[in-house]
Amino acid sequence: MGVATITKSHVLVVPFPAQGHINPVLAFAKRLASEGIKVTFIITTNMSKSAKISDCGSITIDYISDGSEEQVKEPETIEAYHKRIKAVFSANLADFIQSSLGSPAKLVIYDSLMPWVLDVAQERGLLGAPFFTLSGAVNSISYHLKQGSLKFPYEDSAVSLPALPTLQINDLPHLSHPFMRSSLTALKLYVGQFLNLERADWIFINTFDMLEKEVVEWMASRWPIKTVGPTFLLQQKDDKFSNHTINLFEAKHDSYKEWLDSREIGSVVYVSFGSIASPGKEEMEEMALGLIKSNCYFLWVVRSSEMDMLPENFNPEKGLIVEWCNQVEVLAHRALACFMSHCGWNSILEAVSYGVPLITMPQWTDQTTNAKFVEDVWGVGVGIRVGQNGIIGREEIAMCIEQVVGGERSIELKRNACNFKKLANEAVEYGGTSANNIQDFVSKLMS
Ligand SMILES: O=c1ccn([C@@H]2O[C@H](COP(=O)(O)OP(=O)(O)O[C@H]3O[C@H](CO)[C@@H](O)[C@H](O)[C@H]3O)[C@@H](O)[C@H]2O)c(=O)[nH]1
Repeated sequence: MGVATITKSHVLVVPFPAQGHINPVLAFAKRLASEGIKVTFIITTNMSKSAKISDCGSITIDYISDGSEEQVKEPETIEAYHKRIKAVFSANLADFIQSSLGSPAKLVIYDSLMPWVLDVAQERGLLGAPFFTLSGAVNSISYHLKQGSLKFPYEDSAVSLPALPTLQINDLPHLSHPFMRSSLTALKLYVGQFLNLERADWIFINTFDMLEKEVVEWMASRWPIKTVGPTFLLQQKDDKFSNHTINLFEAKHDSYKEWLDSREIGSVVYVSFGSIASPGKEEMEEMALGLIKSNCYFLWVVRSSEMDMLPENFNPEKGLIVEWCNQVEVLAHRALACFMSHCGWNSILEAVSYGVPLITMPQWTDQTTNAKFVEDVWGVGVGIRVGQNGIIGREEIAMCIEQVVGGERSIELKRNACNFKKLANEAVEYGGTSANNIQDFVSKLMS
């Protein structure tokens, strides 16, 4: 029987409604709940219709409309979407706070992409703390963009910023992508995170000190930041693989688990591009052919919206295609050899935390910078180079797989990845940097 804890403080947690943003803050919220804090996790009513919600422990899930229900059918630009949620969601959040007088919240933890939540909270006498889902390095670059110490469009071929390695233009966040329509939309989102940061009571970052030591120290000398990652590891002791329990996508079946179980140790290439990015049709075809050419077993997540981009009648002998899976569980599997990834920050943290080397194939925004760190700073992966036609070719894909799986660099990459696995686990264990930061925050909040 567990020891009863006394609820002393009520915290509202407001994630940005996307899988890569919900996962890390949900894991953090679960940890706070296990420390005796009452946590209300707020998602949009629209999301509640499609999300599969399971086992959120002692967290209360509540719903607020972001106006999507009234939204006309035409697809909305990202910019228009952000404008709408700012207007509608913030008004509804204000009402929600007002109506929770029976159990008033003390603090709102919100995704840093929605800085206006801080205003809603503080105008009602609550404390506010942004949660950054991106790496310390990318956050720091965003700050320099805001300050003007880094100009956009990027002007120089290489930039030197405090506490960061020299970055070539291609290593900086890639802000133009068809999904965003205009690079200014991404720029505004990145810069916006810093516009009211000096008023935040705490600042949480999903990273750990030993992964990003210098930039974390640089940031900590300016703001009250607390590194609390990798948050998905925080729950692993009692709750092994049920971290992601608000799922906007569904693993249709579990047969990939048996498929993995029947593979040899270190023999499978796992391929996933997260929840948003989609390589184009030509790239998907090259990937399919490159994977076959590598002659390795592979498990490839192809979301239903991307299925028609696979070559016709693609039915590889050594490959398994799934629409979604429990990625954390896959990365932890002994059969894994490496992870071919778009380099979303959660995927990077999850891979290094399991000592899985990476093959990087960044698509946009922070992913280009994450790939640079994976390849050149942490030495835990190799990058697939784009061919002269602007497309990643099958030969290059097969060659990268060969390098990481049994090739010359494979031992060094695995050794480095295993070193970060140890450091990531130490960070969240009792006495580790992230665990201490959480303890310190909890005791201040409760006092
Ligand atoms: O089959 C799958 C595929 C993914 N995941 C999970 O989905 C999340 C994906 O997150 P991430 O790797 O960060 O990718 P995105 O979904 O693309 O994340 C968005 O949000 C991230 C955090 O802000 C950014 O770093 C990315 O660039 C941005 O695209 C991870 O927790 C995965 O474990 C699954 O559970 N099953």
